[in-house]
Amino acid sequence: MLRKMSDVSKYNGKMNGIEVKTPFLIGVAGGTASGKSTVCKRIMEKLGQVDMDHTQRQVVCISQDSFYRELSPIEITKAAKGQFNFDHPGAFNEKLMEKTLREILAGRKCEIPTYDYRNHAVRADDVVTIYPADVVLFEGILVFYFPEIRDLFHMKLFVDTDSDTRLARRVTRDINERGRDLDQVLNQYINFVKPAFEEFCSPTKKFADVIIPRGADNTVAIDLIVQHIREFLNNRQKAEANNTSASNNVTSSHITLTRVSSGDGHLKRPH
Ligand SMILES: Nc1ncnc2c1ncn2[C@@H]1O[C@H](COP(=O)(O)OP(=O)(O)O)[C@@H](O)[C@H]1O
Ligand SMILES: Nc1ccn([C@@H]2O[C@H](COP(=O)(O)O)[C@@H](O)[C@H]2O)c(=O)n1
Repeated sequence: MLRKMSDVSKYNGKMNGIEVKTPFLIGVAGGTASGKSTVCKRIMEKLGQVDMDHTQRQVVCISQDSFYRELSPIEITKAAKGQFNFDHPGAFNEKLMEKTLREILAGRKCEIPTYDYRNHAVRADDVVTIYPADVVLFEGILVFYFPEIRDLFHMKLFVDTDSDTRLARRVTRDINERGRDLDQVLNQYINFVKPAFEEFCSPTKKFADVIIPRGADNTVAIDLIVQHIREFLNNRQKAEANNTSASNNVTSSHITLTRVSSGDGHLKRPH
């Protein structure tokens, strides 16, 4: 559901007497190599959120791939031969994914695992800290598949890129970045990736608020989404300024309350 941007009060609340702001949670789904990460990167760039200390960021991006579940020894052997289905919903740790998103929505700092594609392994010892932010992008092939998770999003985007283009990009990426060979990539694609896309991912397009044809090439769609996010951030900033002047109290124990524009359209936190 796309919520009205002017009603930022929906995203604020109190927990243990502390003012907590719910982030605007955006789900970004789409087939493999459709450009989900690239679209998120463009959104972050346009909002001036890339070269920024992670504790100061207003917008953060999380990948569903961090929530692949640990494999049994037999499954690891299968995965090494390209015979494990990483595109099936059962490949993910759904409970951890939901728990993490709920923590994020509650305005809490949380830690997420990193994922090692070369060894098909969750790196529980190498976690990334996600600090409270105003906007959180959560991208992955099946982010709209699980109803409990799908219902958490305030806005849902589906990156819709032609399947030939996706396969071509996937071959190059998996060979160059994920330690695969051509036969393995093509076998995995034909046996698992393509059928699972048709069965589990593509049907979730109907849940999207915005479909982005051609992914990151679609600058018009990306600009509209960025404009929508800016409106949310500006309304929140205004609401905070009103509260601040009413209570004459500018302190917060978790995130800075007031933000200013840097003048170039990018938002930054005040010192
Ligand atoms: N619009 C584009 N033009 C050319 N290459 C692209 C474009 N979008 C993505 N790519 C490349 O395709 C590959 C997959 O893109 P990525 O954004 O990681 O997709 P996803 O997150 O959906 O798997 C990456 O190597 C990326 O650099
Ligand atoms: N060990 C793994 C884990 C995942 N995959 C593939 O990654 C794809 C999802 O990531 P995208 O960035 O492409 O959205 C998915 O299609 C899995 O097949 C893998 O190959 N190995």
